[in-house]
Amino acid sequence: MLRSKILNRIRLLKPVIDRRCMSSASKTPLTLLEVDDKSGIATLSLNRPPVNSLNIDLMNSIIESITEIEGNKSRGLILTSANDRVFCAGLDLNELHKPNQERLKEFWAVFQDVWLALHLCSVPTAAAINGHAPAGGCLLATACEYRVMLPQMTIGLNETQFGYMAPKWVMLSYLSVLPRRLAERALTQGKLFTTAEALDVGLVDEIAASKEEALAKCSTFIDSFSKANPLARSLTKKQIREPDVQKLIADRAGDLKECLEYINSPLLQDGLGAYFEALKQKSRSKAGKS
Ligand SMILES: CCCCC/C=C\C/C=C\C=C\CC(=O)SCCNC(=O)CCNC(=O)[C@H](O)C(C)(C)COP(=O)(O)OP(=O)(O)OC[C@H]1O[C@@H](n2cnc3c(N)ncnc32)[C@H](O)[C@@H]1OP(=O)(O)O
Repeated sequence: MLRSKILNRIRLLKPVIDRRCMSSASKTPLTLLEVDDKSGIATLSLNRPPVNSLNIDLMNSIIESITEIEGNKSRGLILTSANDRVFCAGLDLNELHKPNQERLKEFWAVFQDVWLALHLCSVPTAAAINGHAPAGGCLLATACEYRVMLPQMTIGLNETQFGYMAPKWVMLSYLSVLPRRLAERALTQGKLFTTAEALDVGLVDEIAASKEEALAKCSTFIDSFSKANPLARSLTKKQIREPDVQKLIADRAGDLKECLEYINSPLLQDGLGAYFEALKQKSRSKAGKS
């Protein structure tokens, strides 16, 4: 009974995700998908310069790639970045700052979809975190089952640093990896963990000296399921993740409404504007343009 319920729910989910995927074709490859013909493991690289910030097109491209990977019977999915400094800079602040309301609704719905697609992905998933992973970038990493990170990077849900509060389902993704008291402290502080700190608290599982080593460690994790029946493994993962997922699926409209109110509030728009300007200023001074 529960198995068919879960499968039906996944089928219900899929049409929403598939329909979204068809709606936007990006001109440049925002994601690069390679399947190793020996191991059968798919590597999905985020490829949206300069920092893989998540806009509608990139998130749709990620969803499309996950749907393809699940359909082509890949043995596993490794999520990484084509950029050697940044894994993913989180949501594209251009989508949140002074947003077009219709676009913001679509943006938020796709943000919900990309988390659901990755969090419920039927094949084993691992993140080779070869760059900084703040906010939404951290969410993509925690949606995966295993995380390997390179040194001297940062990862964390830093929303409170720019006046936002992470949505409930984003917090749940953190709580699925960190003990509650630590997650609460890190969320309220908007803490960005260094690689060493992230390993220490269990936010990441291993450290690798290079992207190649990180990919190899992720492949070893995926190989650890070689003796498990793929369907039984997938259903077990989905059953364990079901309660968190249900909290979003049961009230996607409510989450969207709350987010729109929150993002559009003057206080938050001012905070975000100042934060974004500081980022741009930092970038200009780095490039000697100030
Ligand atoms: C009850 C309430 C429930 C509802 C909740 C409502 C709302 C929740 C809202 C939000 C949830 C948010 C999640 C997010 O993901 S918001 C995004 C948060 N991201 C960050 O804070 C990261 C910011 N970026 C950085 O820290 C650095 O850029 C980074 C470490 C990633 C890389 O540093 P580096 O030095 O390599 O590069 P920079 O020079 O800083 O940047 C280069 C270039 O890229 C631009 N940029 C950086 N990050 C973003 C971004 N997230 N979006 C858009 N653009 C970004 C930066 O401005 C530079 O551009 P330019 O000036 O060169 O044009």
